[in-house]
Amino acid sequence: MKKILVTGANGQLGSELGVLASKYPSYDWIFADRTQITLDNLEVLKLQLNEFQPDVIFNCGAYTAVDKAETETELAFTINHLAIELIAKYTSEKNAKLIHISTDYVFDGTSSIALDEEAETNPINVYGASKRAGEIACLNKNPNAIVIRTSWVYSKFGNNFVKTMQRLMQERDSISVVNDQIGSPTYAADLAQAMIDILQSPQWIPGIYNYSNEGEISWYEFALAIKEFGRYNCNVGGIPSSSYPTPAKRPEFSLLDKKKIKAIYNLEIPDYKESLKEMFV
Ligand SMILES: NC(=O)C1=CN([C@@H]2O[C@H](COP(=O)(O)OP(=O)(O)OC[C@H]3O[C@@H](n4cnc5c(N)ncnc54)[C@H](OP(=O)(O)O)[C@@H]3O)[C@@H](O)[C@H]2O)C=CC1
Ligand SMILES: Cc1cn([C@H]2C[C@H](O)[C@@H](COP(=O)(O)OP(=O)(O)O[C@H]3O[C@@H](C)C(=O)[C@@H](O)[C@H]3O)O2)c(=O)[nH]c1=O
Repeated sequence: MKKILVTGANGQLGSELGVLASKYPSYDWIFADRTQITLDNLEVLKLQLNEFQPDVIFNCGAYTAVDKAETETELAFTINHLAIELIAKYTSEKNAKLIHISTDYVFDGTSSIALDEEAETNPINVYGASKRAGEIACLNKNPNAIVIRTSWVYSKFGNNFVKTMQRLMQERDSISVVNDQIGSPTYAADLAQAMIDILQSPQWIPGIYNYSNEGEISWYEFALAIKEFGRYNCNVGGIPSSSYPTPAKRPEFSLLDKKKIKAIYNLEIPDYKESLKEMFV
């Protein structure tokens, strides 16, 4: 029985994999929280990997606090760069499969067309820089790894924009949301399924892949869709990013081009509204 180790098991993506795991009993699933796989202590991490001896690693653990990363730079880089470097080295030596997850925040946002896997990266915040360093280290140490770049992830589990909007729209009469950052949301359950589909596919072609739901929207339009499905009375206004200052800059445009993953792994990707509905059932 193949042993799949899921790091960051209590995060959004890790939790969605936990939901799907029961449908795939032919795998021995190990869901590791931060005490079982510790990404900020490389010595401990090495020992933990050797204990689990996985055949496959889904690396869902990450430092994801975009604004806090601006001041917790070292911690963000340890988790998002050095830990994945070690995991990639381990999987390469043991001939284990590795799917690592990266982000649209590796881009600077200056493109106006959907970004494919070859598009030039140029992170504009610490989180994005740490994730880009992680991508490079991952594929350097394990050229057989798969790296999936995704964007604007949400789920019923963990913290995310959808849940923040649901809360704010219940608490307040009006909210303002930036309308000049464009991308596409990703329902973590869809991404979790895509990871399993890739693992089960007859082919394993290493490298970078993009995955998000279909659609091209701003955070403001995303908030409007959340308002529509939640039937909230809150007034939602669109504002420029300059009116919503944050410690970390976000890219103005980070829409991912999904042609490669659809063609190679034959994936059907749901439209963002279709998946967003799942948050309201
Ligand atoms: N969230 C998003 O919008 C996006 C995420 N991504 C990427 O997708 C992947 C999955 O993200 P998502 O599920 O949303 O992230 P979450 O923040 O929901 O989960 C991250 C997980 O990592 C764990 N973790 C954090 N620090 C450590 C540590 N020091 N040691 C061990 N585990 C740790 C957390 O543990 P604990 O639960 O204990 O805190 C948590 O379970 C990540 O690689 C992320 O960079 C990409 C694009 C968008
Ligand atoms: C809560 C709120 C946010 N915003 C803005 C801030 C920001 O520009 C945008 C998104 O807000 P958040 O801070 O929730 O999202 P953010 O943490 O930037 O989300 C990112 O997380 C990392 C982990 C990723 O990898 C990215 O793909 C992306 O999903 O919405 C408003 O305009 N109004 C609001 O009331």
